[in-house]
Amino acid sequence: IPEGAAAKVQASRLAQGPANTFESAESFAEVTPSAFAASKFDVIIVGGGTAGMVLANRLSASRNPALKVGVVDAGTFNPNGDPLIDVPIYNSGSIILNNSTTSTLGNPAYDWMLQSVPQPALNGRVLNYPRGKVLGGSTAIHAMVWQRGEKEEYDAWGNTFGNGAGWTWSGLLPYFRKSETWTPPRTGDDALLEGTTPSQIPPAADHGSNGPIHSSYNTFETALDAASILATTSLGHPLNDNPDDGTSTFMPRSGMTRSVDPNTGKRSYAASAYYTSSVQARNNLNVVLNSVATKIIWDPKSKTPKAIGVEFVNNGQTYTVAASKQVILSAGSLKTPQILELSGIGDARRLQQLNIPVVIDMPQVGENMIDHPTTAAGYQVKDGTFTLDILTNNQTFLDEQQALYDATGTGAFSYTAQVTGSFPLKSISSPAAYAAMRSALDSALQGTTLTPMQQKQYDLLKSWADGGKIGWVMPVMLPRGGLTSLPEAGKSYITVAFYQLHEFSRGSVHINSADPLASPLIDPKYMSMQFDLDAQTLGGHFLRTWVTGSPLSDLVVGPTVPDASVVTDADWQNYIRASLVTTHHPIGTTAMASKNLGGVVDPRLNVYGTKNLKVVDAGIIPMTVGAPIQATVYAVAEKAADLILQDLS
Ligand SMILES: Cc1cc2nc3c(=O)[nH]c(=O)nc-3n(C[C@H](O)[C@H](O)[C@H](O)COP(=O)(O)OP(=O)(O)OC[C@H]3O[C@@H](n4cnc5c(N)ncnc54)[C@H](O)[C@@H]3O)c2cc1C
Repeated sequence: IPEGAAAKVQASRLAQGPANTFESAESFAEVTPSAFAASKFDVIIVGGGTAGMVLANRLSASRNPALKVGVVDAGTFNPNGDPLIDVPIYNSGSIILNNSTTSTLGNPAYDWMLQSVPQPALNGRVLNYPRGKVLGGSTAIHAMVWQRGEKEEYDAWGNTFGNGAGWTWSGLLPYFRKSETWTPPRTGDDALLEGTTPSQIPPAADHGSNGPIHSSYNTFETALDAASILATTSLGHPLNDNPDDGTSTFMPRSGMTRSVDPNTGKRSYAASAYYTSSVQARNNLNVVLNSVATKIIWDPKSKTPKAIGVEFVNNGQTYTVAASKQVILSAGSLKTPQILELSGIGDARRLQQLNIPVVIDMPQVGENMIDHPTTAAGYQVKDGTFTLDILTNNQTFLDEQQALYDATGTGAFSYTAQVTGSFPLKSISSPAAYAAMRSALDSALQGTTLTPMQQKQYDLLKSWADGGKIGWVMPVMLPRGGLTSLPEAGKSYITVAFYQLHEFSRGSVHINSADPLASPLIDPKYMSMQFDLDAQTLGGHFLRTWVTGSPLSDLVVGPTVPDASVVTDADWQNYIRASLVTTHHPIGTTAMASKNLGGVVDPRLNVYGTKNLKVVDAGIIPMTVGAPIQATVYAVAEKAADLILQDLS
């Protein structure tokens, strides 16, 4: 067990004993689908995920106007907590529980188990697309990295896509703060980078102090954490003392923030944070579980489409529930377009082919899908290097760590990936390589017909790439093996991966069947633009360089997968085509943008052409940000709650 900081924190937590994430489990009473359907709600929220639970909390808290709120979610909820959700190691750092019965990913009790269509640029491979199918949505199964993007990326939402000043960095900042309670990182001898001074950690004023989600820092380190951060400095890159002030590039000196409650060591997520026992006890809020919303019910008397309720299926039985004021879709960027299309809002030709009555012909529904694709590389490190592989190699250590976590919420079981930060393309490429890929991009775009939205997006992307300031490639270090190859017993590994933050490829998600229980066709169109493959290739080269940085280089033995024969651009491109996966951050499929650019929702989140239908989830993000997106989705939902309350009052 490492000495120093982590051990001290562990000792003090041990003295305090663990706190419970949930205030009390006693007030949660599950509503039956028939009782839910018989209720009279002002507002129905479809999807009790990240955005949905923020809305459920804030709207039901309001007394002006006082609202009765109903939430329909397809998943389950255990108010007593669930180790697979709560304990961080079972997710991002886990190797011990890396199979379908002991992990949330790939487990139908937690995961929608969606898949992409075959990807032509990835050798025809079908990719897994996990999404949370449980109250709290994807925040119940995700990797807990908590980060904001760059100021310019949010400013584009307001200024370039016609959404106004409220949807810029400064318009969103109060809502980033509102969602979080931030605990600062350690300083001095206890810090991740020993000797970090108080002036080198983020000022508390940049963060929230009273919000539902706990954001904090790891207190447990392996031998690879600080070494991997320092390796980037030995290669000439700066460190970032405050990655959440609108300048998010390069490795954070204190490690990346994560959504973990430092008082308990448990995941802090949309259900545990926004649906506490006191919220569960509100008699104006009902959540119906295990219920798949299948379509919106429209008022037959209204000329402008007006939502008066939602149809849902529970245990094979169909119900309808009425909403007198507002229906909000928060089913996520891959499922909200499906519900819109099933309800008659989408491309008229597609809907007619499936015999779905057209309510609004809106071909842009489900288009503009943008994601963050990932490539990973594994290396063996010297025997005896302290990595998380010890949890599989040493039963005594595993048992000790389990006991420590049970007693204090600290130790290896509280670990989440903390070495990650974004790098501008120009910072990892030679001027000649960058110039070549940029001119190839210009040639490829010549004569291509772009939608008005794409034109704006591509102009921005080119200027951001050329400017050399906006992060494009996000390396991440996992101090263990098992991600690219089967680890050998007794050996230790490092996995270095990266995801691309700004693709030019544009994908889509659409229904292919009128059956509401069928999965939609998800087509990220990964690497369909050569520039994306070129940028991904630069990322691959960066991984190779990263492990040569001191002091990490002293620990690394050599590559496992891809092996040492992968060297040239062509080698990397073959490897990328064979191994690329999603980082699980799809956005943009119901974009918030002006109508003439092809937006689906307006700046108040209303679906264009409808009276009282809103979308609030990751799908409304018009162009992605250079960070994992949960903090952004929480901020969007917090802002949306204010807008909805204004609209309804
Ligand atoms: C494996 C994984 C790892 C990730 N890692 C990170 C990370 O480390 N950091 C980060 O910032 N982001 C991460 N993300 C991304 C982030 O979690 C999501 O982008 C974000 O939570 C999406 O929020 P949402 O509200 O749009 O959708 P969700 O949170 O997915 O919520 C959608 C909800 O709608 C429900 N639903 C869907 N369809 C229906 C229907 N028809 N009827 C009823 N209910 C329905 C679902 O059950 C779910 O509860 C990760 C995501 C995944 C899946």
